[in-house]
Amino acid sequence: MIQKLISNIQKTKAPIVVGLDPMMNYIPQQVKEKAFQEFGETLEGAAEAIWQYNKEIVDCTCDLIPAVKPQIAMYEQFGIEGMKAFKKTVDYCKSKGLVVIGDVKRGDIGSTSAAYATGHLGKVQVGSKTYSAFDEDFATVNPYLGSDGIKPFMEVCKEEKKGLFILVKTSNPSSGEFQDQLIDGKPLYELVGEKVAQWGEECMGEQYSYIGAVVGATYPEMGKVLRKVMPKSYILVPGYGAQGGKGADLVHFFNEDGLGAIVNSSRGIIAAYKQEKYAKFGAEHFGEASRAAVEDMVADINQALENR
Ligand SMILES: O=C(O)c1cc(=O)[nH]c(=O)n1[C@@H]1O[C@H](COP(=O)(O)O)[C@@H](O)[C@H]1O
Repeated sequence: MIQKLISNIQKTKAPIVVGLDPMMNYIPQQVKEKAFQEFGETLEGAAEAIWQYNKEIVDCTCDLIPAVKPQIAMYEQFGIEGMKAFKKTVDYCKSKGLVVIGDVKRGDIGSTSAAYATGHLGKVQVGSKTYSAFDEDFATVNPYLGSDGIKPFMEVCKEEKKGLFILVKTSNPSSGEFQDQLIDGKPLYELVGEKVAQWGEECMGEQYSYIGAVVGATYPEMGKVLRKVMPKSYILVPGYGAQGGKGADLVHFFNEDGLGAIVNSSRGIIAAYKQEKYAKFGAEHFGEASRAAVEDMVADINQALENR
């Protein structure tokens, strides 16, 4: 899958991911009204609104982008119906040729991690049959439990040719509370980065490993250090746009080959129609506003890369 991600990035010339984080207050009124007319103001109605909203955004942007990142929390809050909308979104994006990064942030003791890995990336056995339950291409994983929480994910990735993005330095304001703590003079995020590089060596694709890392766009100096600590790992960089990250901050997340990083924006793309810059599209044409926001994001990042 890392090869498909790289080839999609090269084809689109767009090292970006559209984050499908469909919060209810981003979904235009007309989409919600239609869904509620059909299913009422129910969990089913909410799930239908999410699905229709995602579908329009994917239809309007899929030729410009290599990958999407549905954030499972936004679906899970609507229970089983929300999870059905998550799965429908995963399948639809894959049918459009997009790489799907399931933002599920899992990680537990070994046996539990194995079940998470099976559910999201692998195949589950039911009697004599096997099923791919959620079937994303990549998953985000939390390394706090250590190697035995990560290894089951790696095993499934090796079997299924899938991949991981392991949290190394997150974009949020309090990420330093634990992640920046010094251990023998080194910050914890750097030790985790070294571990990701080691795990990555075991899981090499052609140029890059299929074990990647998450490093927030909001910490560009740390990104520069971590790029060197994990030279063969792809870095998923969230925090562009709504959290303040800009193209110029991100150049050091990339390797000299122009590869090695993929920048996520969720609200900045899917709720673009609410920004003044894209207001001319109106809520009716929210998908076209998202398309314009994708074009601007790609231009911003590529320009920064050309000028470095
Ligand atoms: O793993 C992630 O994707 C992630 C890690 C991180 O450090 N920071 C971060 O914002 N994210 C996710 O990236 C998305 C960011 O959304 P926006 O701020 O709307 O672009 C959300 O789905 C977050 O859960």
